[in-house]
Amino acid sequence: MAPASSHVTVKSTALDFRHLRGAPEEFSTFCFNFVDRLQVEGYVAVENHPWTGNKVGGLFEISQKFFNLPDEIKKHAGRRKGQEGNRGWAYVGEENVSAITGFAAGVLSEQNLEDLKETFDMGKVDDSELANLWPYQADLPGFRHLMETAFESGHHILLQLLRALAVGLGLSEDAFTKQHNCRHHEFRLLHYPAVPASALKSGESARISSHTDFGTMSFLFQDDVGGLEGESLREEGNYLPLRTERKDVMIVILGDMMMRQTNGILRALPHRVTLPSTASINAEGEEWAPERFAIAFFGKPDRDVWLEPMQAFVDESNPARYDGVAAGDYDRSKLLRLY
Ligand SMILES: O=C(O)CCC(=O)C(=O)O
Ligand SMILES: [Fe+2]
Repeated sequence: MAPASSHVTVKSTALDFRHLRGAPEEFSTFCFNFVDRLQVEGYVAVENHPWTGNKVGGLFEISQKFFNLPDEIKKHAGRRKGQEGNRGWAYVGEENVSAITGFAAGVLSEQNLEDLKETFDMGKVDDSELANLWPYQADLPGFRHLMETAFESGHHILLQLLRALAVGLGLSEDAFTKQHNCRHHEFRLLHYPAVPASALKSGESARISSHTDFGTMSFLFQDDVGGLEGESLREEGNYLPLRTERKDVMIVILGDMMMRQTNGILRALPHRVTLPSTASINAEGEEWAPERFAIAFFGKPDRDVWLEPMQAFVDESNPARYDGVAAGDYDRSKLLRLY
């Protein structure tokens, strides 16, 4: 299906979030470029969004403080055994993403790699199905407040980008936003400790193995260490670096639930974190990857939303490629493989 406003020129730099509130021409140019980049490159960089500058800076700062706490203290927020969702702190090696490599395509990988990362996940504040887990307030004052505030504003950023996506695809403005009322998203801090390069080359461990995100739309922030790569949509198996000039430039990618609803017109981007080019040789002559921090917001529809290819993307020559499934069931079935 042809995106709306196909006369607009595509720019190659980051898109300017302020255009979503700009004149109608700016708004439609943003929507067109947003869809075009996602279709052609599989990702799009966005700047001048509400987290620009201090907000992202503050999140990286508190993330560093959290992960620097001793494991004994982080354990207060440790994920619980049998927990059906991502909440709290997961230690290095607890969540292993190679278990879901190929999940969306229905071809699971045989590989069983240990992830050399630790994470902290939270969801909506009053989720009766899945409670958030926090360290003691005295151990990291302000952490919970900052995370909860960012989660709420992340929800609103997501809604604006989902609206732009719908408009860019020629759908009604609320086609996706109306599926995202309950805030069933996840907000994640990631820390990849410094490791010898040999660990990432051994075939036994990875920073994070190739995967697609589960939900509709994710946004990512990273420090300047590097190593994040996305699979080229033109050449299977060819991974290209996803770089940002500054920590507060947001990389937007799509997840499985958007791919299913658009009948594959928009693809969920396979991505991974590998040995960065910033790896260096230490005094003992060993190559080391420096520690890396990243932040991710995973937008997910309400758990009871029925996901199936939308009418606009299905016709005789493009039959539905995906069965219908409830968002919550899809999410759970993929998530349970991770731990
Ligand atoms: O560390 C990153 O930049 C990406 C993390 C990621 O892809 C994930 O947690 O799903
Ligand atoms: Fe991811």
